[in-house]
Parts: sequence; C-alpha cells; structure tokens
Amino acid sequence: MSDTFLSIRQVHKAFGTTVVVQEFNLDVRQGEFVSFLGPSGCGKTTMLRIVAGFEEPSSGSVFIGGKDVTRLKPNQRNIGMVFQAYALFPNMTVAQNIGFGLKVAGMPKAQMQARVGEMLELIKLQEFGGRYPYQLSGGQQQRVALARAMAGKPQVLLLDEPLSALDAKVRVSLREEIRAIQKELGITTIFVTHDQEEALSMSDRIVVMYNGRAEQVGTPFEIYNKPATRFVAGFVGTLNVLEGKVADAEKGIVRIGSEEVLTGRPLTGRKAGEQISLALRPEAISLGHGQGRVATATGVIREVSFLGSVIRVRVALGDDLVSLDTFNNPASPPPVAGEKASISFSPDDVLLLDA
Ligand SMILES: Nc1ncnc2c1ncn2[C@@H]1O[C@H](COP(=O)(O)OP(=O)(O)OP(=O)(O)O)[C@@H](O)[C@H]1O
Repeated sequence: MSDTFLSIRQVHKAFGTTVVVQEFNLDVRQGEFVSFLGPSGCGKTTMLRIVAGFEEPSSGSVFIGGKDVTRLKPNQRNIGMVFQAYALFPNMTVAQNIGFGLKVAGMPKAQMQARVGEMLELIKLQEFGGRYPYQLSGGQQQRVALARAMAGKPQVLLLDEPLSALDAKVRVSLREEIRAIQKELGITTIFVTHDQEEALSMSDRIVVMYNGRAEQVGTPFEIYNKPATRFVAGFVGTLNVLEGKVADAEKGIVRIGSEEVLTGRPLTGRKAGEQISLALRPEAISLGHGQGRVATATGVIREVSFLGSVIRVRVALGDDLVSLDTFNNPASPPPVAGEKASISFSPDDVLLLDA
C-alpha cells in the first residue's frame, strides 16, 4: 500500500510458552480508523500494546511513518492512548489533565493554554476546564481522556475499549463523536473492541482476531457480507447455520433434511454426499415466498421479538431454530408464535462455510 503510515510486519508474541499474537501483518493508511475486533483473550490488547511500545514483540517489527519503532519506548513514539478505565488524574482540573503532557514536554504556558482551549472546544466541554474529574459524567471523563491523548498532536491514536465502561446511550453517542473528532484531525487510529456493533459502525477497516491471528482484514461491509472463515461469520452478526449434504456439486444443490436447496454457485472441490454448512444472515431470510427466492421449508414460528424498526422471528425447522428479521410495518400485524410459516431466501445470499 503506497500511503501506508503504520505498518505491523510479521509480529509474533509469546509470554513464556503461551503464544498470544502470531503472524500478524497490517498496513494502516494515514488517517485511517482500524478496529481490532475479537473475543476476550484473542490478543487485541497485546497487539495494541506492542504498537504503543509497552510490550516488545518476540519477533517482527512495527513501523510508524516509515520509521522502525519496534525498540523505541512509548514516549519516543508520539502516540496518544485512551484506556477503558478513566485514567484521569483525580487531583487535577480538566484543563490541567488535558495540558499535562504539554507541560511535561516543556511547552510555554500561553501556547499550552491556547492548545487546551482548542481541545476543550473540540470535545465540547469549553465550560468545564475548571472542574475536577469527579464532577464529570463517565462520558465526559472519556472525552477529556481523548482530549488529553490528542493534545500533543500524536501521529497515532490508540484506543483500548474506551467505551466499554459507559452505559449504552452514552456509548452510542460517543462512538459518533470520537469518529467525528478523529476525522476532523485526520489522525491514524487503532481501536480495540470486543463489540462488533462498535467495530462495524466506526471503522474504515476491521481486523477480526482469533487466537492471536488476524483472521480477516476488511471493510465492515466485506467482513459482514463476505466473511472469510467460519469464525468471522459466526462472531460478526447473527448467523443461521444449516447443516446439509452436497446433492449435486456442479449444479450447487445441497440437501437439507428432505429439502433440496440451490446455493446459486457450483460447489467446486466438493463431492456428492459430503457434509456442508450453509449460512444465512437473518435479514437474508423472508417469511413466505419472496420474488427471486428459493422456497426452502415450512416450519413453525416459535418466538417473535419486537425490536422497534425490526421484528426478529424465530422459526423452528425440524431441530433447527432459524432467526430472521422483517421490517416493522405499522399497517400489518406482526407474525404470531405457534403459526406455521414458510421461509425463503435468495441463493446469492447463502454463505458457504468450510467444515
Ligand atoms: N504479561 C502477560 N503474561 C502472560 N500472559 C499474558 C500477559 N498479557 C496477556 N497475556 C495473555 O495473553 C492473552 C491475550 O491477552 P490480551 O489482553 O491481549 O487479549 P484481549 O483480546 O485484549 O482480551 P480482552 O478483551 O479480554 O482484554 C490472554 O490469554 C492473556 O492471559
């Protein structure tokens, strides 16, 4: 990639005999917002700490702005960091917190005050410079932590689950705010989260991590719609998995129970009779027989959850429970549990998962 700003090359990290990060490669563009997404313990924080300089990789390198920083200390890397817990200094005002790093770096007072003022404006807390952290809400404290991390104009911003201690409403509004500030400053950012919705809604690209590896790197659209592995498919979004057997590999026909399902593409390299898994997102399945869709089966509605704009319906098909989403329509009553229902989907929406 020509405009790569941050580059992670073949990083491997073990603590004793425990391998925590392996064969990790990533190029991040200047100004790009990239998330590390994965379950607890998959190595996200360790990889972030290697970028920050708090951990040294067992092998491999990190480059920032073309310079090898692998052996540099955190304070030599010009990086800003925000953590999950509000790590503000409790005995300092908001303004003093934001200016702390600038003061340590020896910035003249007038210049420092001007910069703190700019940062307060950026996080929309102009009136709060004289307050102490305990006088702020959790969301406001994290905005101050963000301002403090960015006051020194770092080259890279590293965010380690900065929203996870906040309540749901604040979390969603801060997502948008962080992204807006990040865009305005054009700062290259890595964001660690185990929350797929956060990663999907905020990122230019997502690295889905599993067992210390980057399972897939892609845009939110690619990760969600074209998951490269079974793990990615199952971890990001809700997924229905239907187990079947290949009926005709060339024509792409799979037998699920007593039904023959067209997958819409040849099953290259598969043999008749072989086990195969078909996966479908809830929004790819319709109740009834939609146009251009392949009717698959008839089942019984087990559960109807009204989520507002969307209604999630669970249909029992033999032993399987299939989740599907339909949009709420004020003019028509929602489906009812206990009723029989047929489901259908388009072959194009079927994801084929490796065994
Ligand atoms: N200093 C250390 N010594 C030994 N093992 C460690 C050390 N730091 C992390 N680990 C182990 O490395 C693995 C990955 O940890 P890491 O914190 O990177 O995961 P994570 O994906 O960020 O998880 P979480 O979302 O729970 O924070 C874990 O199994 C953890 O126990």
